[in-house]
Amino acid sequence: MINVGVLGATGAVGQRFVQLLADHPWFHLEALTASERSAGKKFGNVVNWRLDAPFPESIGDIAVTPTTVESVKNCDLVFSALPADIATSIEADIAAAGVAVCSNARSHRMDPIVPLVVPEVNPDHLGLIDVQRDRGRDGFIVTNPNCSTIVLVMALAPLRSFAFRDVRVATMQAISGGGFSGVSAMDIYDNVVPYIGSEEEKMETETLKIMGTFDGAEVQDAPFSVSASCHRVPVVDGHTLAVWVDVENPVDEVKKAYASFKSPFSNLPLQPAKPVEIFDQPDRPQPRLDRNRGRGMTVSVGRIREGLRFVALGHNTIRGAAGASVLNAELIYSKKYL
Ligand SMILES: NC(=O)C1=CN([C@@H]2O[C@H](COP(=O)(O)OP(=O)(O)OC[C@H]3O[C@@H](n4cnc5c(N)ncnc54)[C@H](OP(=O)(O)O)[C@@H]3O)[C@@H](O)[C@H]2O)C=CC1
Ligand SMILES: N[C@@H](CC(=O)OP(=O)(O)O)C(=O)O
Repeated sequence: MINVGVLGATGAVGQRFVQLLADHPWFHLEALTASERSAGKKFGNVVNWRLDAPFPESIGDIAVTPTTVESVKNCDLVFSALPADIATSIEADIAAAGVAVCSNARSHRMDPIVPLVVPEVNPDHLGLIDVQRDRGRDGFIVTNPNCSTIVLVMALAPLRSFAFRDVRVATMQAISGGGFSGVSAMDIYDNVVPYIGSEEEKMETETLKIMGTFDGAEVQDAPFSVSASCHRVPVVDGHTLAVWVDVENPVDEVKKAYASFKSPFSNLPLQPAKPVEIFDQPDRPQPRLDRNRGRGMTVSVGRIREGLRFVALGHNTIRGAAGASVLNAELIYSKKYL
């Protein structure tokens, strides 16, 4: 078993990590960290468990520690669910101390030597781990994308052979994306908020890095543009995207491309049977009905129309955050980087 820790274990994403790791076949939960407010208490006493899954009782007695290099010294790998302003330096310090870091935070995603990985889309970008090692890092940092970006990338990857140049996307994002204390009820009830700070910029840049080409030394951005408009809607979990792509091929051809899209792996514990699931019903996908497909790891695509226009949906704290990071760690382990 690989000893793992979760940084920011009490938060919205941290709890998802704990849920996914409690019974993991390869990873043993060794350390749970949070802020000084929570440190020193048993996880079961300090966490306000808010997931739609039972609390894993076997984890309840683990003592929460402060988020320091010392706290994770017995870990081979840590998962980071820290706020970005905290993550920047502590993730680098932990990697420098020889521990692998799989991070959800945006801090290092666009660093040219840090892989921004989605296993089904750009597993080869993990080669940047060797670049980090060549630069003297004992451990390494691997990141997963923003929660809306990953839904877009999973929906675009099957269309790669159509050589599109222009992607436009409008998002309808769940309130859990803002963290437990991120969006107030007064702001979101009976409302839509047409602004999520930096979200559009992240979708427009991260997508190009993930779908770019890696030559063994660096990643060249993909040769298309993304234009995004992001909106917060009163949904608890699940980000929905309306997408327009300049693909002129008939809808049947596009559906065939989706139907034949497979993961390049078959041995990763958290990978879904279908990375992308297609709907023909005119009113699907919907967040309440479809976000938990493939244990929250499947991206659903529907309303595929000429043009090309479609709707994509993914679970933002599972496929969009903790699940994405755990799947990256499984890939890293299976590729013997640990
Ligand atoms: N929610 C989502 O859908 C997504 C979130 N992310 C990213 O994941 C990260 C976590 O987000 P989320 O879980 O929503 O945030 P939350 O606010 O829900 O949780 C934050 C966590 O970090 C801890 N923390 C806060 N301040 C400090 C500090 N000064 N030192 C150490 N630990 C601290 C908190 O501990 P305590 O309980 O003690 O305060 C808590 O465990 C962010 O970077 C976010 O941008 C990425 C993709 C999707
Ligand atoms: N901004 C996203 C969640 C998030 O934290 O994204 P990022 O990890 O890119 O900062 C949302 O609100 O839905």
